[in-house]
Amino acid sequence: MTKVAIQGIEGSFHAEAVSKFFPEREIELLMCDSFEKVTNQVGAGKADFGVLAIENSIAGSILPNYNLIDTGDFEIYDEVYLNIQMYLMALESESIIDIFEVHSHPVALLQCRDYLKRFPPQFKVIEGKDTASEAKRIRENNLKGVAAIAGKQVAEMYHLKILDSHIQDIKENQTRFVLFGMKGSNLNSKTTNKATIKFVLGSEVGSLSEALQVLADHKINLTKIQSLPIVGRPWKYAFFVDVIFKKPDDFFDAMDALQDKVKELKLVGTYTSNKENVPSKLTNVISNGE
Ligand SMILES: O=C(O)C(=O)C[C@]1(C(=O)O)C=C[C@@H](O)C=C1
Repeated sequence: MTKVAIQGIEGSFHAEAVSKFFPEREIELLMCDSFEKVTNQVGAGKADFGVLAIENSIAGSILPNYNLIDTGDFEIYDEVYLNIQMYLMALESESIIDIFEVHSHPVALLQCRDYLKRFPPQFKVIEGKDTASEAKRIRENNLKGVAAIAGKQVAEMYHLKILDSHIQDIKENQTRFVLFGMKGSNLNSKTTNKATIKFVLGSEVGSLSEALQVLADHKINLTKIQSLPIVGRPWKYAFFVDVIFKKPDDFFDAMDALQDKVKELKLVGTYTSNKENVPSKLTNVISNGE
């Protein structure tokens, strides 16, 4: 059975992302209590794949996860975007005026900052594990006066009552997740039209604009550029760039040309852009490859 490491338990958004990546496949979830443990499981060969949230449209980039993928020297195989709607939930006996404490994943709490400001100052907001674990704990320990912020599926799964709905700051809320594994999997499907690359520049004037010009010259469209501090080299940065393209050849030509313009260049992964949020087609590729 395919083993996939995630941060969180059943019902968490990471678990939902796994079912989008593998809609028809039986999966063993390796449930970890930190993002770092997810990459450790994959690095040690205990999991075939890992799934990490990389960016949320309200809370922004989850920078430590960029770092984990980079330092583990993993390859990104695929992406999915989940529509994230947050709910406040508690034991059946509770109503919203009974709540004095709310728990959730830190990134989930960030998405509900405006909502949480409405509660009185003595109201406690506590960063916990993933959304689903926090909710499960309320049920298992019969915690009165305590609520969790999580997805609707969590309330159903752990029999909690929804006290408030769609509580994230902005209704339109999405998280982008990536599926990653060891390098050299050869899992690329024919529909490849997106890539993540990393480069480090020299300190010459215009080095970033020259690198970007190479991409433009090869008809490569940037969808995201993220700079990340290089640990151990204060005030030096690496750039993580997501690009989309029509023809994979254009992209690989651009990579060749870029090699001469930058100090370090790494291909983190090529995959299929999945903004439409459809179940991944990668499952077929894996099945055929086995
Ligand atoms: O706690 C969860 O359910 C998660 O999957 C974590 C996580 C995250 O890390 O961003 C996933 C998606 C949402 O954006 C909020 C939290």
